[in-house]
Amino acid sequence: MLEIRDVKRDYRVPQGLFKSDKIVHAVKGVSFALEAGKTLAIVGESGCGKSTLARILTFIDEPTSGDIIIDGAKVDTRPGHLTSEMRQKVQIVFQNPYGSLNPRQKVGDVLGEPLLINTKMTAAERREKATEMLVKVGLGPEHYNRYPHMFSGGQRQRIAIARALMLNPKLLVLDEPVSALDLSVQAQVLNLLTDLQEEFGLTYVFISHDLSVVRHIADEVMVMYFGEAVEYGSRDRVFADPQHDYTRSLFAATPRADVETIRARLAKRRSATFERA
Ligand SMILES: Nc1ncnc2c1ncn2[C@@H]1O[C@H](COP(=O)(O)OP(=O)(O)OP(=O)(O)O)[C@@H](O)[C@H]1O
Repeated sequence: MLEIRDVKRDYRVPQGLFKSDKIVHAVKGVSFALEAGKTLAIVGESGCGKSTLARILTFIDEPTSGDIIIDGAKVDTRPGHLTSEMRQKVQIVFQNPYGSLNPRQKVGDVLGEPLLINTKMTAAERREKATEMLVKVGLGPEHYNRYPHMFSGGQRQRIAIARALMLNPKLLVLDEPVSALDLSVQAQVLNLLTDLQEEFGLTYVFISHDLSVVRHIADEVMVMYFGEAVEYGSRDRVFADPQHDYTRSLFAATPRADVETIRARLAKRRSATFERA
């Protein structure tokens, strides 16, 4: 579904009047291929180039060089050349649901806006689709007329996810989507993402610095270090047999925060509820 080949991104940083600009090599030739319906987790510490890659994959930023291939077609990322069809196929969810939702817009308008801009749907059709999507992300029709500040962090992230899904994308880039949430809320949002992936056949690129989250959500893992992919392989292989010293040190330095246990507990509680019902 998605392939990137030797993607690089350099930034020119001015150093002052009499000094030449500094070039920051934020991403230094990264390649991967991802099948539809699968999740690639990109891991690495702050400044390794994860967010730059997320911006490139969602066409917010252009690569300095390299190719992005979606559904077999090479994407023309030059300004003005990107088709709206291609833009709709890829959506992003950011870490901070407070910052990514307009506080003056009611939830119904937040969800309806992508449809208003990109489709010919009537107001009634937009409302119906937005209400449907609220239910899919575990909220309800009664939330349609509320403002973002009236929700908890986890609920706000659900709204951001709902908005990202309004145009039926194929690929979601999730940039630290649960990092700002409490552990138990993290687990709920991760469960939601897993359910939505199954229901809509979504492909995920999941950016995270948290290995306990990655262990649960990923099919494949890429570890980035100073702009390079130093490790790339199936989750089981990377966790069982890390090849690069940096990956080994990353694993050694990570406390075993237990999203894992909380997720299992929630899944158990959920199946008990179903059984009772
Ligand atoms: N617009 C920009 N101009 C100049 N340098 C930039 C720009 N954006 C990113 N960088 C630099 O590129 C490198 C990678 O940054 P990036 O934000 O992709 O890292 P990251 O791994 O996502 O970190 P974090 O998790 O802290 O967001 C950093 O050295 C950063 O300072």
